[in-house]
Amino acid sequence: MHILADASMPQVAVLVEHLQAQGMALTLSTFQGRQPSAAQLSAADVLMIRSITRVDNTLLQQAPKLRWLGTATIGTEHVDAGACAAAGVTFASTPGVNARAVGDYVASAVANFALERNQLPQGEVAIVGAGHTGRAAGERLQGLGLNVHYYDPPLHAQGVECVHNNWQRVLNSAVISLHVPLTTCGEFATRHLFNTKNIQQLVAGCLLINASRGAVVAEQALVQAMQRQQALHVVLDVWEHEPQINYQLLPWLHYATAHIAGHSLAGKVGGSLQLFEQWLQFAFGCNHSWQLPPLNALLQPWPQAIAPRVWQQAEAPTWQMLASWVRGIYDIRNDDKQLRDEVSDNESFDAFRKAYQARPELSCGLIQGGDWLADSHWQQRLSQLSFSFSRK
Ligand SMILES: NC(=O)C1=CN([C@@H]2O[C@H](COP(=O)(O)OP(=O)(O)OC[C@H]3O[C@@H](n4cnc5c(N)ncnc54)[C@H](O)[C@@H]3O)[C@@H](O)[C@H]2O)C=CC1
Ligand SMILES: O=C(O)C(=O)[C@H](O)COP(=O)(O)O
Repeated sequence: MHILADASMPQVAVLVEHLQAQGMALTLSTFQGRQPSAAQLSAADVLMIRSITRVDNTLLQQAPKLRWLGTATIGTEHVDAGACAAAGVTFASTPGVNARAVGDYVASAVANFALERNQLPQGEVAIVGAGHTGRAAGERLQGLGLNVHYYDPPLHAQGVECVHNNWQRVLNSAVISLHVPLTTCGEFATRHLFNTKNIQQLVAGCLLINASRGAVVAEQALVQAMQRQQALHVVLDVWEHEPQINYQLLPWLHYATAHIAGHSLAGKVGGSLQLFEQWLQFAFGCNHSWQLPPLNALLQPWPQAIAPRVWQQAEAPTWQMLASWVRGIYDIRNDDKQLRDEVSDNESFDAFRKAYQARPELSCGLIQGGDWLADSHWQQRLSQLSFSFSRK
């Protein structure tokens, strides 16, 4: 059995060695860049990719032995699932795997934005898309003390509670954070969900965050908002024409990053692990006896990314303290600065992402304090921020 994997998927070699040590006849090769070569594809029984590899009929025709394809991502629009099915290739993804990281990214964006102004956003937060990443973002923002609502018409149509389908309420919100898949057809298509018409209707001073897919927001509509000097603050992690970013927009954007919202260390290593778990089930059935190391063991080579960050706090914290704890673990401003300093073309965009830091998650935060920690209000707030806590 031969696995071909994206070279930037962490711990794949360790996972293969683990299975080889148990007696599995398994070989591994890796590919650099966006697309594997025809020679590499011709030998692959299994292909493991990330979001930058486009899988279509052309690629599948070069991979006659391929039976299983896995992407270590939540988004799947880079894979033509119909073409896979027609070619007899089983396709798997890793739902939710880096949702905590996306939640941390949004929390850091809002925490920094508020600290700059010494004021939390005044008004509601709209989370657009109430799935894995949307809920992770919403919980963290509630932890900061914000009033969050979830707009999700597909879930609303299924009768799910706690979501709504009131678009005007989204437009009236002080913060809007986007967490939808990129879809181009159907009743709930998300391509250009934010276009010239509705960007014009946003409330003055609105903070719009896109950490979903670039084309959910029409970049041209943002250029127009910039040109008419609309009172709008925009945070972009994703770009309509990646790996090309919009250099015209860049100076106007509040924070701009290189599609790294989901790139916590645990999110990336978890993606590799989840793919191996799914592939083993496909290849050997649900009751197979092959063992994989737990996620914690796979994270050990990066002690600085998993070490607890401890804060001592005698009295109940202010929102400024909560916000500074968030940015003490993950500070979006560093990623913003690096994009502006280091990314000047498509190649440097990809290179920056490939060499991205081993980023900790907010769950590394440990708050130690006094009686205030017995209060269920504070326990909930800290848990929403995914911090642990203990009374001293
Ligand atoms: N920037 C990054 O690094 C990352 C980006 N993503 C992107 O975020 C997307 C969302 O991820 P998850 O939350 O995990 O997906 P999910 O599948 O758990 O949730 C998506 C939600 O969006 C809702 N939705 C679909 N169409 C909608 C519409 N027109 N309006 C409002 N809601 C709509 C769905 O009903 C669903 O509840 C992924 O598809 C991926 O493209 C995901 C991870 C990392
Ligand atoms: O999971 C997703 O969906 C994402 O967007 C990933 O976090 C992006 O990571 P890469 O696969 O492009 O490294």
